[in-house]
Amino acid sequence: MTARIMIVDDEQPIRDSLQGLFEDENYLVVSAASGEEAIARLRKQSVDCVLLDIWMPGIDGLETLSRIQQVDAGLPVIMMSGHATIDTAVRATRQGAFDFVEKPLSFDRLMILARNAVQKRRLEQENSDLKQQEKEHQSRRELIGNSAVIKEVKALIKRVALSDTPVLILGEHGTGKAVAATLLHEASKRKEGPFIEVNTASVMANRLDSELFGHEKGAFTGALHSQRGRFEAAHQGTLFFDEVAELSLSAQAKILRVLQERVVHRLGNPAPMPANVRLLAASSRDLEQALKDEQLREDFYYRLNVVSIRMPSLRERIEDLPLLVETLATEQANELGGKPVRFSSEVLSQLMRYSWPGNVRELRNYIERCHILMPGEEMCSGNMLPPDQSTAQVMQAAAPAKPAVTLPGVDADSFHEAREVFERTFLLQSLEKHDWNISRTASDIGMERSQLHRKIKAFGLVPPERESL
Ligand SMILES: Nc1ncnc2c1ncn2[C@@H]1O[C@H](COP(=O)(O)OP(=O)(O)OP(=O)(O)O)[C@@H](O)[C@H]1O
Repeated sequence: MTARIMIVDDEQPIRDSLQGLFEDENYLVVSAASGEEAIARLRKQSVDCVLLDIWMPGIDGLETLSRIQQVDAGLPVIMMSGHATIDTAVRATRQGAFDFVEKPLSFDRLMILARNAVQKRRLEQENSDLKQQEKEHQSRRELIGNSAVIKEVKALIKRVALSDTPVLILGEHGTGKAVAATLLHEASKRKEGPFIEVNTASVMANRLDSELFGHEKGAFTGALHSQRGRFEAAHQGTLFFDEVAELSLSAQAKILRVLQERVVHRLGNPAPMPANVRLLAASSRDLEQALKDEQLREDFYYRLNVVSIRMPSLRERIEDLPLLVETLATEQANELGGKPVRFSSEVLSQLMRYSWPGNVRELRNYIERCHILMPGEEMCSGNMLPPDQSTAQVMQAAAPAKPAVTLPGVDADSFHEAREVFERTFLLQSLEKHDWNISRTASDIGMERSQLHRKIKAFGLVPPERESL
C-alpha cells in the first residue's frame, strides 16, 4: 500500500527538499506550513507518519503533537528539533511522539525512522483489522435456523464442501452468503489452509491488480515494500470473492488465467508464484442480467457457476426469527456487556410480520439497537422499538400525549441510515461528555475500548477544535 507522509515545517526550502527526498523513495508526500494547516489536513485525509518541526510560529510542535493525537491517536509523529529545542523533543517523545531527529537533518536516519514509523503504523492497523476479521469470523460460525429451506442449504454446504470445485453463492444482502462461504471452507479439505476474502466492491479499481496478484518493491509509486497478493496468501486454501459481479472484465480474465495456471505473477516480477486456491464467489446481483449487460464474461461465469447455493431471504424463512432473535440478543450481550434483551411473544409476532429487506444483518442491527437502548429489559408491545426507524417517527407523531422521545435520525430515509445517525450522535455525545477520553467513554457506555475505536474510525469522528487547546 502506498505510504503517505506529512511534512510540517514553516520553512519552505526544508519542506521542498524533504518532499523531493521522500518522493524519490516512493512516498506520497503531503506538506503543511504550520501546525494549524497540518491539523486541518489531517481531518480530511489520513497519512501513515508525520514529520513535525518543533519551532514554528502559531501553535508550536508540541501543541500540534497533542492535537494530532486527538485527531488520530495512533499516528506516529517524528519531531524535528534544532539544538535549542532538544529538551522539548525529549518531552515530545514522553508525550507519545515516535522519535525525534536533530537539525541539521541526517537524511539516512530520517529515512530509517520514517520507514520504521510506517511499518509500526501498518502493523497496528493490520492487527486491529485481524481482530475485527476474527470477530466477524466468530459471528460466522453457523447458519442459525431450523426451517426447511435453511436445513437444505446446510445439507448442500456439507455435500459440496469436500469437492474442490468453485461455488457460487447467491442471495440478497445480509442473507449469510459470507457465513456460507466460511462454512464451506471449514468443512473442506482445505480447512487447515487460509481463508482469504476479497470484497471487490471495496477495493479501488486501480489497486485491484496489486491486491490480487501482489507487487515487488518499486513496481509503482508508493510501493515501498514487496507484498504478496490475495491469491498467494490463499495458496492451499480458499479465496472468497464477495460481490464478484463488481470485478472489471479485465480482472475476470486475469483471474480465470490464474485459476487455470495455478500461479500468479506479482507486478514488477515475471517469476511465477504458486497460487493453488479454491474459489468461492458471492453476489447479490442477478448474474444472468449482468451477463446480458456484458458486465460479466461468459467463460468466467460458467467457471464460477459449477455449483450454486441460493441463500433464502429472511422473509422466506421467517419461522427462524424467534431463534435468531434469541441467539443474536445473547451474542450482543456477550459482546457489549450486560444482560440480553428479552422479547415477549407479541413482540416476536410483530417482528415476524415485518419484511426485513436487509435480512439477518438488519435483524442483527435491530437487536444491537435494542441492546443499547434497553439492556436486560423485557420488550413487550408497550415499549417495543420498531424495527424500521421510519415507523418510529410515525408512531411518535401519532402519540403526542406520550412523553416526547426524540431519537436522532428523523430525517433518515432508511432504517440503516437512521441507525447510523443515531449511533454517530450517541457516540459523539458520549465522547464529548468525557472530553474525548476513550477509556472513560468506553467504560461509561459499556463498550470495549477497541470497539469504540473502530466505531470512531468507521464514522470518521474527530474531536472538535477547541479554543483553549
Ligand atoms: N443464517 C444466519 N445465521 C447467523 N447469522 C447470520 C445468518 N445470516 C446472516 N447472518 C449474519 O448477518 C450478517 C450478514 O451476513 P453476511 O455478511 O454473511 O451476509 P451477505 O449475504 O454476505 O451480505 P452482503 O451481500 O451484504 O455481503 C453477519 O453478521 C452474519 O453473521
